[in-house]
Amino acid sequence: MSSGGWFQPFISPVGILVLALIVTRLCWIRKPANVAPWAKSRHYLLGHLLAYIPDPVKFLGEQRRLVGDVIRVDLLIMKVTFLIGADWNRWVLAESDESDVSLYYAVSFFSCGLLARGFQTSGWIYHTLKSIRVGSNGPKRIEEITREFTTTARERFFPEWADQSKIPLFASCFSIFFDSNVTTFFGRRFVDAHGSELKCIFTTMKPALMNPLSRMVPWWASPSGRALKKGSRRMKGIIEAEVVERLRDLDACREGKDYLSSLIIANQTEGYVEDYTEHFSTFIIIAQVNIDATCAWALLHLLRNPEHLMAFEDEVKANPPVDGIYPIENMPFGEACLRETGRLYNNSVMLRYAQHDIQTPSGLILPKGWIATSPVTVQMDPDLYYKPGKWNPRRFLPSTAGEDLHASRFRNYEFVQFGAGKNVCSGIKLTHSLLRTSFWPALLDNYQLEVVPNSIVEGEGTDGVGIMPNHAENLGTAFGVTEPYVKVTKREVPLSSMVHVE
Ligand code: HEM
Repeated sequence: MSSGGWFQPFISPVGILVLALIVTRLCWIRKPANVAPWAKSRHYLLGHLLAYIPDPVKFLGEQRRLVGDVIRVDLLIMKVTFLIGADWNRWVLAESDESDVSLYYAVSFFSCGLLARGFQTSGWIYHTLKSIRVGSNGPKRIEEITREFTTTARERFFPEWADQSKIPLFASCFSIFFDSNVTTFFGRRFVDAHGSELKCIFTTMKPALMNPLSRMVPWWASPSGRALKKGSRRMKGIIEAEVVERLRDLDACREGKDYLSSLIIANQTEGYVEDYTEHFSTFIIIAQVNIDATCAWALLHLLRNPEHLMAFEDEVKANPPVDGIYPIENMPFGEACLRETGRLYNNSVMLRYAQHDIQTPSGLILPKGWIATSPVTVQMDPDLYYKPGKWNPRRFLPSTAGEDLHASRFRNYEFVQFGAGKNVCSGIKLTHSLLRTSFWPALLDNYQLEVVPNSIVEGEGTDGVGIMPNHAENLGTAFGVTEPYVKVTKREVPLSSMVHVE
């Protein structure tokens, strides 16, 4: 007969860990009355992780009904206070102060301090955000970037895609926008020399950034932490070498059109080498993590929905391109497709860090730590959007009475595809230009696309599009859990060259 007491099972490393978990959980449960409430869960030890990870939007929508608009969610190593609703979007994105509810601290902490340090250097963040707006977002620069993108897409990417029996949709959109972003930042010569390596680095860093292990233990103690460290070091090495070389040849920078050249000419100082390097290694990631998946989801929904595809094609037929660029001021349907895709996919979570306990205007206490809004959960609210689970771009077309749903939704923080307030996206105009004046119409005008049937699962995903979004690896906008494949066939006659019969 065993002589051990009731505590015997706890005298082992695993037992001690379980005991520690139970004790910490008991401490969380005892909360003062006005602290934000926890989400409901049946998994005592695993918190809300199992329900949250596969579909955060569904989980948060359900918890909102059960608990209310403010919900604390226990993701084991991250306890996050979610603030759900249009008014909370406004408070977090526009009204709260960076010193209380910080985006830059959140980004830096989330990336284990390996990225976004440039955003924390005093004064540099405001300097760089202004640079981004001037250097890659002014109207003239956007036009130049779009022209270069259009040429590369038409002469290289599209024909390559048509040469293959089928292409992976998300990976292909990733490749073309990565090429475009890196060309925008550093020019074509740099992309030809380093583009492939940077692409591989980025592809290994993305899941490593999302892996919770990277933050649970020091970077050297987990494979994902080591992958992050190795990737960011190599990425910064490549960028730093380029910065140093450019600083040695200011005349070439004056001739150059890319963003690095313009930044160097505007500042002309060697003291910024480290700042430039930090800035670009962060910017490459920020510029990439939404546009490629947005592009792919919209295409997939169009291809799966003949009625909307026909409306898109009709708009292209009626608006032939001028020098390869489509006149988007006459193309509201394309705009509505961008918005509707954003409503369903962009920003399931926007993260911040509360630097101390915060008392909200209603007296509720938000404990120090992670805070998040979930714009997609708000954008799936049936009180705001009719049949919210349907991908229906028409909801964003101006009504016959001229009412613009998007404008009023944006004003009221009910639709924040590109964020809002002080950290609103710096790439809005560029995104509209690349996707709407160039990529989507140029591809569908000149090529016929078909989804390869066995690469999707009938009925799965949002509005039965055939693929679930992969929220577990969702940095920015999620890719699919698997790749949908598409067959690309060149049209004999572009849509926009067909005689338009009224
Ligand atoms: C579909 C495409 C895109 C979407 C949906 C999108 C969305 C967003 C959102 C929601 C934010 C705010 C994040 C937050 O407040 O937590 C943001 C910030 C930002 N975006 Fe985008 N973005 C897109 C494309 C781009 C592109 C192409 C660029 C590059 C030019 C870019 C550059 C930035 C920058 C620099 C910020 C940080 C602004 C700041 O901190 O003040 N974005 N984006």
